[in-house]
Amino acid sequence: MDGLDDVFGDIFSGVDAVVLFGPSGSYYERFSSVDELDVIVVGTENVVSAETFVELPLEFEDVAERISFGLEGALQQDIIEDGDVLACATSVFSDSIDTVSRVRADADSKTGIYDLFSRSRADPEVIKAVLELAIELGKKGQKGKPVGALFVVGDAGKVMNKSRPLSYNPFEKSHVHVGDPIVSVMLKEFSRLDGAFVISDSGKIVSAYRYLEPSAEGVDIPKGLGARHMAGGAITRDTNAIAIALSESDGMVRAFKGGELLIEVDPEAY
Ligand SMILES: Nc1ncnc2c1ncn2[C@@H]1O[C@H](COP(=O)(O)OP(=O)(O)OP(=O)(O)O)[C@@H](O)[C@H]1O
Ligand SMILES: [Mn+2]
Repeated sequence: MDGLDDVFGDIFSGVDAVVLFGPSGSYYERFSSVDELDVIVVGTENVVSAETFVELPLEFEDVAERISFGLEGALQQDIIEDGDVLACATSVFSDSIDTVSRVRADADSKTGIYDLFSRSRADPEVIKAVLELAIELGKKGQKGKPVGALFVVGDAGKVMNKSRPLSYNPFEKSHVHVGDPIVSVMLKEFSRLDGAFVISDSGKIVSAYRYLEPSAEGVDIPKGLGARHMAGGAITRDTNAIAIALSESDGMVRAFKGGELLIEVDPEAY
């Protein structure tokens, strides 16, 4: 099998570190005894008590997403550097590690998604569900026409204090959660109407039709975006919420946090 080592050896020759995604304890042990090898563990929990650990807020099904996200987190925590070459080992077909990818860390390909998920008040699952709803809404529109929408996620009490109702709140007495199957239908229906949706840290839809009145001071969002995006951006500076906006005019989904635009995705690309 010498021949195979020669060929596949290229995958891990000269790597700066090995990144193990969700390894078992014994698997991790085998790596930590290799001389002068930097080992980074990535996972939702540090079950192997790794010295160097990057937390994933979600179990990403898509392997490329899982790896990109893990490396973005490692870059963020200064565990790796731009240009580092990593051997990323993860499971694809089984519960144990069965695949190795050679990946170069690229600080420019930073999506901002790590900040959005990992350091927010709201549950990462809730943020993911709302992001997916906005993308789905952007793809399909309402009866073929483009629709706009604004979702404010987390810190709902404070968000309610900094906003007022534009109309009766259809969620007033309900206990609807963003994960419920009925939600995507309801939100599509209500997104034709004005204002923002307010969602709690745990994903309860607190209100629709909220007119946000945050102070826009110190908000730095790109010129050319209108009132919906300004209000969405500004509320995330005034509170610990994040905001996800679907633009009716250019069809893009944008996420804001701390008064800044973090990510911009084209629903058509998904
Ligand atoms: N302060 C606000 N709070 C909640 N919703 C708002 C606020 N301001 C505007 N909106 C909503 O955004 C809609 C679109 O407004 P506007 O065109 O100014 O925003 P925009 O940022 O250009 O968004 P789009 O890209 O979708 O056009 C309004 O009809 C209203 O429903
Ligand atoms: Mn507009």
